[in-house]
Amino acid sequence: MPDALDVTPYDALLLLSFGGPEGPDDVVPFLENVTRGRGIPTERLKEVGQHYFLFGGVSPINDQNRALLDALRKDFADHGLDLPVYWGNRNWAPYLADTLREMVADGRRSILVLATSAYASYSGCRQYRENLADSLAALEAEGLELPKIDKLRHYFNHPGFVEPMAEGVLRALADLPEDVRDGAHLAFSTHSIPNASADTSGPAEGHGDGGAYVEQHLDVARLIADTVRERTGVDHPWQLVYQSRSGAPHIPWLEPDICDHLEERHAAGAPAVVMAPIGFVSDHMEVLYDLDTEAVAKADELGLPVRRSATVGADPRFAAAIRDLVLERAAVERGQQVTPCALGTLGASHHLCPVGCCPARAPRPAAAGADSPYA
Ligand SMILES: CC1=C(CCC(=O)O)c2cc3nc(cc4[nH]c(cc5[nH]c(cc1n2)c(C)c5CCC(=O)O)c(CCC(=O)O)c4C)C(CCC(=O)O)=C3C
Ligand SMILES: [Fe+2]
Repeated sequence: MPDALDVTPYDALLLLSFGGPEGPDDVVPFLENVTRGRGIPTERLKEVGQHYFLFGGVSPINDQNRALLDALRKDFADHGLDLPVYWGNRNWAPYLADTLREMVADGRRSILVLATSAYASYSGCRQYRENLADSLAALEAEGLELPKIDKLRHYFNHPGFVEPMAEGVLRALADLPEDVRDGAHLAFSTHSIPNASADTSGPAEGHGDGGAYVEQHLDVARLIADTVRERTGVDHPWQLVYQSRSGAPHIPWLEPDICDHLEERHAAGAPAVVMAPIGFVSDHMEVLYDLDTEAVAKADELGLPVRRSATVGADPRFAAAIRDLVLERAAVERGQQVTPCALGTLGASHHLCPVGCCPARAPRPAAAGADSPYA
């Protein structure tokens, strides 16, 4: 009989995140790390630096990852799952390469990666895989024996991700004044990305018209809107909108921007809006500044009541979902039949990114995919 807690062939889980500054002196070096070779206008960088300085130069993302680590360790321990959990970031300490070095020193040979990004896109998936390849190259240059690295499938449609967000939207609605509640519009918000990278997101056969990125977000938005209708009996109008655009103005990015959307909804007579940041795993700077500061200021100026719903953060249901995904993937790697858990219309996403998935403009080695130069 298969052991329900068998994580073979894996011997560790690596929480891989974006990273963020932890004080004023970290802000500029952090932004330099993020934007190295990415051609982001200096004006935008100065502006984004100000967002961080407004919060004392501290991004909440690192503490949110510490809380997620605790939640994962607690969930694993409570369920008898014996799998150590490590943490590394792409753009700030603890740096990914340092964590991998530590994992190798601890004798970890087969590592499963959980990225704090739930959807397909270059920025949300392949760039994480490129950073894994960069770190493996650094370890290889040091003569270290390289561990095998796999990445968990996209979890946007796992009930442990969707259900806490749906509940968050219900709470945000309940928090609105009663006279505007039933008429409230739902604005599901995610990070804007260039149209060109949206169109090529996901496996090559699905490229075009926003690709997997938009399709996956629409599926989650629909699921949450359906749950809200089932639980309240009210059919709230909804739309997928975007935030945190950077890049040069002449390059098209996904629209509408949340602030333009608030203006447009207000003009169209919407009595209130709930902003649901379904594109993000925790309340990091994109949420605290772009929604809670900037979009709320816009809404106040319009006299439009708004509420922002919660991200999953360290919700125990999200930690349980990760346990489910780890056990699922381990079984798949052992060649066992599994029924992957997924809501919505798209089904569970691939375990291994195929060649051509979320391509970069300038091709670079990426680990943990079919085109990985590493085993
Ligand atoms: C899809 C996506 C996610 C969601 C998936 C995921 O979570 O990975 C995400 C998350 C995040 N983005 C973050 C921060 C930044 N992103 C930037 C720039 C960019 N993001 C992009 C996309 C995404 N970004 C893109 C297309 C760019 C343009 C340049 C480039 O292609 O690189 C810049 C540079 C300045 C600017 O342009 O804003 C910063 C500082 C933080 C940390 C927040 C904190 O500190 O709390 C987090 C979680
Ligand atoms: Fe970003």
